[in-house]
Amino acid sequence: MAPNITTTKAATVTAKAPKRAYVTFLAGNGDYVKGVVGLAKGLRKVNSKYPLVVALLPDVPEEHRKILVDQGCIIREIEPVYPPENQTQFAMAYYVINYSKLRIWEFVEYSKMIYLDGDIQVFDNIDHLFDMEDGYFYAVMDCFCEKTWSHTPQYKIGYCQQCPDRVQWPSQLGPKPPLYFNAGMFVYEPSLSTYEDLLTTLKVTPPTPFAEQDYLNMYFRDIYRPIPPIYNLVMAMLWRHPENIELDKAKVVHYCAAGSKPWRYTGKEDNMDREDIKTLVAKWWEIYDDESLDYNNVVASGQAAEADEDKQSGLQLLLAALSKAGGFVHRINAPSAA
Ligand SMILES: O=c1ccn([C@@H]2O[C@H](COP(=O)(O)OP(=O)(O)O)[C@@H](O)[C@H]2O)c(=O)[nH]1
Ligand SMILES: OC[C@H]1O[C@H](O[C@@H]2[C@@H](O)[C@H](O)[C@@H](O)[C@H](O)[C@@H]2O)[C@H](O)[C@@H](O)[C@H]1O
Ligand SMILES: [Mn+2]
Repeated sequence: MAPNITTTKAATVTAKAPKRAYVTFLAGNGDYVKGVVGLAKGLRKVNSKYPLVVALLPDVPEEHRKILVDQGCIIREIEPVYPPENQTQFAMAYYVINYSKLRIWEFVEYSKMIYLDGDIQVFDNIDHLFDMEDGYFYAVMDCFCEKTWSHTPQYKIGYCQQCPDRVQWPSQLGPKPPLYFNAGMFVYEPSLSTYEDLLTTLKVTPPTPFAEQDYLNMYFRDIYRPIPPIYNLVMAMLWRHPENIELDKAKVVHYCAAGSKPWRYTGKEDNMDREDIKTLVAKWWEIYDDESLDYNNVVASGQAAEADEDKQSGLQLLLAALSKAGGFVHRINAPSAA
């Protein structure tokens, strides 16, 4: 008895392409919105394929939200996340709101996201970072040499992971600190289980001076993979570890040093009168002020180009049809020979 073989049409399952996006965080009604506008325009200038999602707290005013939507951003309101009550001194008092960044793990409509602080600018396309191996947390190593680290043992003995041989880590202080990343830029995979666990674990984790940055370093320690400093040039590296960076190769610049936020730059704080800082601030303003990078102008010029293309192709079609009708075009153009 021949086996009853039924052939079924192979179901053509079109796997949905995994969605990817850049994401940033915005809180308050202050001037960080300028940072996010600059970031949106910078990503557009380098032709990023992916949109920019803005996770914003309820205190971001309607007017700022409209500015961001008009710049092509996808805005997502999030609830604040606060660490457990504690008397800790944050390196900067406002860091307490930065725990709210943890909400971006809930954006599971995206398979992979690149988080960028609002005080970051992207000067070269970094879309290729989305293709790095899944299952890891990618970020650039931070530097411990600024005063903001004066509360730590590594600062006190002059140890920095950027130059581990300059001052050896003394064994009496126990094991060397694990590699530590700057949380102003990272590549991660949203996941509800990770999101729930992040929030649950936070409830029993005493806050520390670098707030969510410390927390993320502790939480992702086993899957953290360092990526080169060209993907997050932490400003202090310019004067603390110039040997570790090549400024002209920096694809991402992080205006995190005190006084370096371009939209409030005065040049008065320590190191802010450096020529390289002035150049980086000017580069940021060049993008921010470039109206051709405004979303509405880009769309309009794209539509104009499309319309132009349509007009051209419409004309070509008409001419082709007419010429097929037997030189009619010729007769139109040339007075009758007869
Ligand atoms: O008033 C604020 C403070 C911070 N942020 C957001 O939180 C991020 C982290 O803060 P910041 O960059 O000032 O920290 P730094 O990198 O300078 O330590 C910022 O980039 C913004 O995206 C904000 O939107 N409003
Ligand atoms: O809430 C803590 C913040 O900690 C980090 O900023 C610091 C850190 O980089 C220090 O190493 C520098 O010395 C300092 O200037 C800088 O502000 C992140 O950039 C920011 O996104 C956020 O996580
Ligand atoms: Mn920052």
